[in-house]
Formats: sequence, structure tokens, C-alpha cells
Amino acid sequence: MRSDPPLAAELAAHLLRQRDQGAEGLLRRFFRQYPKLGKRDRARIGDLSYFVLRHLRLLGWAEDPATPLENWIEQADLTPLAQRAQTWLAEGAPPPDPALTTAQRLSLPDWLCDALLAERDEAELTALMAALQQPAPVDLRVNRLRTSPTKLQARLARDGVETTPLPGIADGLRLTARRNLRNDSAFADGLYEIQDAGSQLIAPLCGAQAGQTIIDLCAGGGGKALHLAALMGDQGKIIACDVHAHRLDRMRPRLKRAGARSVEIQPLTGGDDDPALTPWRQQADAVLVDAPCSGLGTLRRQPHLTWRLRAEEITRLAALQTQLLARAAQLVKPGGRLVYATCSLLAAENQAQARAFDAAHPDWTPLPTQDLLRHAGMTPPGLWREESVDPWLRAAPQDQSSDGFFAAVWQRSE
Ligand SMILES: C[S@@+](CC[C@H](N)C(=O)[O-])C[C@H]1O[C@@H](n2cnc3c(N)ncnc32)[C@H](O)[C@@H]1O
Repeated sequence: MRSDPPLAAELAAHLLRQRDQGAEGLLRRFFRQYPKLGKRDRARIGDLSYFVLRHLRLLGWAEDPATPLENWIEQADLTPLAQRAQTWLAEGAPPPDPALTTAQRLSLPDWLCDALLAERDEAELTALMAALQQPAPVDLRVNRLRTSPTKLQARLARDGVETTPLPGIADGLRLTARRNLRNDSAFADGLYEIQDAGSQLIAPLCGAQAGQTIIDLCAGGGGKALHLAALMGDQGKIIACDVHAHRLDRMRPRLKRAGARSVEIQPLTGGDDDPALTPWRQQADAVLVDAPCSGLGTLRRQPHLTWRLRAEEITRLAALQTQLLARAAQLVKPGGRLVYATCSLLAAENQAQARAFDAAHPDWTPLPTQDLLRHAGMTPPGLWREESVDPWLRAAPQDQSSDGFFAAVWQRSE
């Protein structure tokens, strides 16, 4: 059996090159090729390969400052990098060379470093990257349709899974140590979903009440739709839409497990005149746009995104996000709510979208997300800074130890 660095290098290269796939699934499939590896070896090799991806540019620079980043990404064999990474992991990285640029020091591509600096200064970006380069904890959302946080905590503890409540997040628990919950019986019984703390702040912004009609326009595998169903006590109608039917299909077993019957699955064509949406014009109490985005807020779990994304992809996504927001607005009834959310950290996908919607829709009122969350019983500490004057939600890993999320909410005039 080869030792850790070559396998970690192979795994890192594999993660770098796969497009449109989540790291977790890729990792599982990769390790299937090495059935003899034990749990601990897999964890070690996984950690090392993630470390390589998190510090790829800096490691490459230390290896050979003259080789451009693109060449490191395309390199067939990243083993020397992985060997250096193993030393840095064990002994700590050396202090950064003062000659390094900000992008090199933070191990980012130049274009991405510039884009991240659009709405924050260098000190804030440094703190953000330090948090994003750490492994993420595992957070759970208790399914209120089946149990309560106290009961779930006790049940998990009996099974040897220790958790602590997520401060200020009504149904949130955090595992005290990382652990695979795939075969956990409480999970199979639908008592909880695995959902990051930041993601748990989005559905409550819809202000959904029992009996209402809510459209989840980009429902994917249903994380937020399931949360909405729980918040509404499964009373009312949640129309879970997506252009990718295979993603919607993944929701079906989750709905069954959770005991959520109020969610209706609706595949979309993706066009402005989609007949599936026509009957809902100005009918929904709230529409959630959990927009397709760069996913940069999830870098702790998917460090390869840093190297896979291209500036042109952000331009394409931003155009789609504008289109989806406009489409969603048509479905909101007078007095109803429109919620726009991303797990991005880029102004082009976040603040710029919110500002553009404000400018194009002067008759819609932006609602302060801080008040909406407080009203929903969500008061995570450190979420809002004293000086923040805009109405948006920005969950950041360095403040909440959550993934990065952005949200903006509007109310349609009566
Ligand atoms: C951030 S993900 C949604 C995650 C999901 N809401 C959850 O909580 O699990 C964005 C989703 O938007 C979908 N999407 C992309 N283009 C779309 C479009 N034109 N109309 C509707 N959904 C779209 C993608 O298939 C993807 O599932």
C-alpha cells in the first residue's frame, strides 16, 4: 500500500478535476477503489488532500516560486506538494514570505482574491480565509415534525453521539466531534437533517405560517423545503421546484423520512413562460430563491471550488440569478415576501443582486433580516456588527463558524 502523500495527491487531483460534483460523493467513490484502507487511514488521507487544496498556491510557491499556479493545477502528480503539506500539517506552515502578494499568501487565484476584496478589506478577507481553511463541524437541524431538540440530544447520546445546542439557532445542534451519521438510526427515523448552521437561517426568513402557500423556486434536494415544512407544522403547501429533476428526486426519500406531506414536487423547464408556474402568478405568500451560485461559502467542505471556478462562471451565474429573482417576484402575492439567498461570498452574486433588484423594483420594500430572524426566534450571537446599516443577512465562518450565506428579503406592496 502506498503511503499517505501519494494517495492524498491522487485524491486532491481527482477533486480538482471533477466538475459539478460534490466533494463528499467524490471522496466516497474515490475510496471505493481502495477497499483495504481503514477508517482512520481514510480520514488521514482525506485531511491531507483537503490541506493540499486549501493551501495549493502557497504550497506550489514554496515548492517552486517560478511555476505558475495553473501549472500546479494541471500537474499530473501532486505528490511533492502533498509531502510538503504533510510536514506543514505536523509542524505548522512557515511564516509567509513578505514578498508574497495577498492572493499568494491567502492561497487564492488572483481574480478570486480581487472579487472577494470588492466588499471587504484585506484584514477581513484574511480572517475569512483563515476560517474557510479549517474543517467544518457537523450541524444538525432537529425535525420538529418528529421530535424536539432535548429528546433528540438524549437519543443521540444513548447512541454515543455527543451534541451541543447551536447558540441562538432554534432547532440546531452541533456534533462535538466529527462523525459519519450515514447509518445512524435516529437519522433513518427522520429525527433530523444534516444542515449547516448558516443554512438554518434561510427558511425562517420566509416568515411562513401554517396554511400558507410557499414556492421554493430552486429547491434542489430539498434542504430548505424540509425546513419550511417543519416551520409550518406541515400545514399548508410548499411547491418545491427545480430545473433538475434528478435533484428533486433526491428529495422524495427525505420527505418520507421526515414525515413532510405538505411539499409538492414541481420540475421546471427553466423558461420565463413555464406553464407550471403560470397558475401561481401573484399567488404565493412567499417565494424563496435559494439561487444556484458559486458555493464559495462552503469552501471548508469543498476547497476544490477555489480552483475549479472561473470568473466567466460568476458572470453566467449572476445573469441567471437576476433572471430567477425577476421570475420569482412575479409569483409573490401583494403583501407577500420574496427571499433571495446564496451560499456565496461574492458581491456580484450577493449585494449587487440585491441592489439591482432594489433599483428595478422601487415598489418593493426591503425588510431587515435581523428583525425577521429575531421574530422567528433566531438570535445567533455575532451575526450583526454594530455598524452594519444594510438590511441583508451575511453569515460568515469567522463569526458563526457556519458556512458563508447571504440573504435579502423584500415585501411586495399591497
Ligand atoms: C443552492 S441549490 C438549492 C439547494 C436547495 N434549496 C437546498 O436547500 O437543498 C440551487 C438549485 O437551483 C437549481 N437551478 C438552477 N437553475 C435553475 C432555474 N433556472 N430554475 C430553477 N432552479 C434552478 C439547481 O438545480 C440547484 O438545485
